[in-house]
Amino acid sequence: MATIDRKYIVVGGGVAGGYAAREFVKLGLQPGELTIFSKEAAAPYERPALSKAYMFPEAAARLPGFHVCVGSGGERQLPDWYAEKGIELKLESEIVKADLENKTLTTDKGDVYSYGTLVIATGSTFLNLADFKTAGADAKGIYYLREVHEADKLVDAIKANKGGEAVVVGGGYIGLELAACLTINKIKVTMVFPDPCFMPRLFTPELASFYEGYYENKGVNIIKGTSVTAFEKDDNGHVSKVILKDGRTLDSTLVVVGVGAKPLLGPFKGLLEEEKGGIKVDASFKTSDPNVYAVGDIATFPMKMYGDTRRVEHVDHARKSAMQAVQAIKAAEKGEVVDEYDYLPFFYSRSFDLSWQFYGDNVGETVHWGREAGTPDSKFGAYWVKDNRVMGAFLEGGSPDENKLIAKVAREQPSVNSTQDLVSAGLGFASKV
Ligand SMILES: Cc1cc2nc3c(=O)[nH]c(=O)nc-3n(C[C@H](O)[C@H](O)[C@H](O)COP(=O)(O)OP(=O)(O)OC[C@H]3O[C@@H](n4cnc5c(N)ncnc54)[C@H](O)[C@@H]3O)c2cc1C
Ligand SMILES: NC(=O)c1ccc[n+]([C@@H]2O[C@H](COP(=O)([O-])OP(=O)(O)OC[C@H]3O[C@@H](n4cnc5c(N)ncnc54)[C@H](O)[C@@H]3O)[C@@H](O)[C@H]2O)c1
Ligand SMILES: O=C1O[C@H]([C@@H](O)CO)C(O)=C1O
Repeated sequence: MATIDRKYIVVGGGVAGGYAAREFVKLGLQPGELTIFSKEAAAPYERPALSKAYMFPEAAARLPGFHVCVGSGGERQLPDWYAEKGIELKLESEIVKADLENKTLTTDKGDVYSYGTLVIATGSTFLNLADFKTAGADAKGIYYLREVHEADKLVDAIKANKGGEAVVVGGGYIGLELAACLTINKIKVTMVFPDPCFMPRLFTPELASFYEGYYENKGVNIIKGTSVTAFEKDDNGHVSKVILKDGRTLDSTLVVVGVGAKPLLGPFKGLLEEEKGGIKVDASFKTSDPNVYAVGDIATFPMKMYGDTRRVEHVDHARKSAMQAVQAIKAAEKGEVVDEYDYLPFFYSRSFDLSWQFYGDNVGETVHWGREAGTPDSKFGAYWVKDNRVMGAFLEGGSPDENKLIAKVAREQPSVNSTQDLVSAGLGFASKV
């Protein structure tokens, strides 16, 4: 079969793939120059919606409502948008083989494409409980969430279990967001996770205690410090019981799992320099092969602000890294270079009536300000202070302008004389930076 030649190929039609397409168009793209491959059936969309508004009992978000780039206030790129721009968007098309020496890619249908420049944007995939050797992990009724087809299956399961019970395994982003979604769908939730508190990679015990109290008030039962060792199945192979390491057994026919993600290197595994589980890139997202870039969740990139390298599994970085890589590709064609990627980490979540944002680095001593945990009607937050400089800032319930203030703090890392000043000034400290 003849090889199909393309100037640019993007593998992965998720968040980074969609934002890369927009940046190529913005910087000048001729019809026929770009092909995007996605193993998903839907054109690139804003993945964060899947564990939030997609699960709502009423006025739920549905495609085509949240195709990129609406999540950052941009134009909504429907499949026609790609066609109009002369971009070939190959959906349900997985790249299964890569030959970087000959610059060719092979699809699951056996088509062979060659590229001038390749952008890898294959994202992450969820860890499966089978990876943790949990017995019975293959039972029916156990759900994971990454892509919209999985979200649709979960929506059906939620409808079938209205008024019933569910077990949520994991106390990270997915666990917290989906426990809330199940609860607002009138399903009684028990959360199980091995950590001592919610989201320990970011939350301090003080922050976690507010969110745990809030969830418990909504009727969520939280079981910490243990994990699932096995699932029991009924005669149809459907989950019926969840067995915990501490000996407890929970009856449940619906289980939702969010126990972390891993970068999806797929056919690129072992072909490029790797670091921290991802594909190693420079400050313009170029890999160890000068014709290949990697962006989004799979890229391990230099974090200029902190002088180390990181892999970030969040949407803001997926968008910005894609834009940076395309700018670098276009600049290189003119013999120019772009400024180094200078990323300020930004994480956020929303559940129930809660909404928090975090910017910067959660290192050093944490200083909490605002109302005592459990009083629901005023703002609160935290600053992370290291070597007398504020490195990170967290805010619950901030307005857009207030969130900008804490972002500025994390970017500028102002010095502080006493952490006590931060406690009393609270958000007022940020407004003076
Ligand atoms: C349910 C959910 C909610 C989230 N909510 C938030 C949030 O609120 N805030 C936040 O900051 N982050 C959130 N994230 C994380 C964020 O969505 C990711 O960091 C972001 O999507 C990463 O973008 P990406 O393009 O690297 O990967 P993805 O968006 O995952 O896209 C990768 C795409 O590549 C495709 N692909 C993979 N391999 C191949 C192959 N070999 N051939 C063809 N196609 C391939 C995949 O099918 C997928 O379509 C959430 C993630 C999930 C799963
Ligand atoms: N708001 C957001 O930014 C957001 C929302 C949803 C998903 N995501 C992304 O999606 C991906 C998956 O999210 P996630 O919540 O699964 O990952 P996560 O890393 O946030 O949380 C995983 C949780 O599972 C727990 N865990 C680990 N092993 C376990 C086990 N055997 N049994 C029970 N619990 C166990 C961990 O302690 C942790 O609390 C991540 O990349 C995440 O960044 C982000
Ligand atoms: O960044 C995001 O994009 C989606 C949604 O805004 C798209 O409509 C969502 O829920 C986010 O948090």
